[in-house]
Amino acid sequence: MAKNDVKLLGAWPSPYALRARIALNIKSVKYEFLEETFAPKSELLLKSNPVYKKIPVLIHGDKPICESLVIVQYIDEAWTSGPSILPSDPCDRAIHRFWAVYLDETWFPTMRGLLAVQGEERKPLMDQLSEGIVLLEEAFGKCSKGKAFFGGDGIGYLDIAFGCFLGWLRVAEKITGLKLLDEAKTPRLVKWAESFCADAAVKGIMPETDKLLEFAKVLAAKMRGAPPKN
Ligand SMILES: N[C@@H](CCC(=O)N[C@@H](CS)C(=O)NCC(=O)O)C(=O)O
Repeated sequence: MAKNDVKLLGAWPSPYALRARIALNIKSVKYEFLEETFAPKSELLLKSNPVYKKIPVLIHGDKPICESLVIVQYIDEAWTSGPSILPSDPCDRAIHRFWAVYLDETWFPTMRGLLAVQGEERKPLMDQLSEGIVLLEEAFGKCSKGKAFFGGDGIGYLDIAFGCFLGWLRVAEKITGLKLLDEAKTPRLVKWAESFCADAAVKGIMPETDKLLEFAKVLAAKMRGAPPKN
């Protein structure tokens, strides 16, 4: 298999697969997207990610790379001719990585938790998510230094790590009728989200909110062991 043969094993609703797709687009790398259906998990997935058996997996030539944030860093290092994704300054890099870990270990798991509960039980989770967004608004002020993105003039590592969740954030807002990004509390992130979704590397691959909402309803019903409900 040729070294420039690039495949991405992913799934359309996956925010993690979206990270890899955005990074590949930033670097203008052509790749084949292989949709994993998980029913059952494909041989290719089991062989490529035997530890976690999860998507995304980037297959570069015959080498599988697993874990979305590792994949984004790999793409940045393997295709140096395109714009840099990680900041050049070690301290800025550390800050981007810090927030990416916060998003994956704290913020998004809370959002996933929304699907497992109903009604009033969702409010405290939305409050926690909202507090996290306010922290990210402050972080944006420090990282962006007045520019459009966490990464400055262009989409960087933290933009990808956070921006991949925007579809799911909209779904959470629709499900609960509560706002997470709003002009009053998070004006800079409202603008950032618009710029992010309009960027050439993102436009066209961000899942539609309504389609994601239907998917979320089925997933939520499965998590609660009940038939899907509006
Ligand atoms: N930490 C992983 C998370 C990947 C992940 O959770 N992938 C989900 C789809 S969004 C998956 O493959 N789930 C299948 C499973 O859990 O068996 C990453 O960043 O790549």
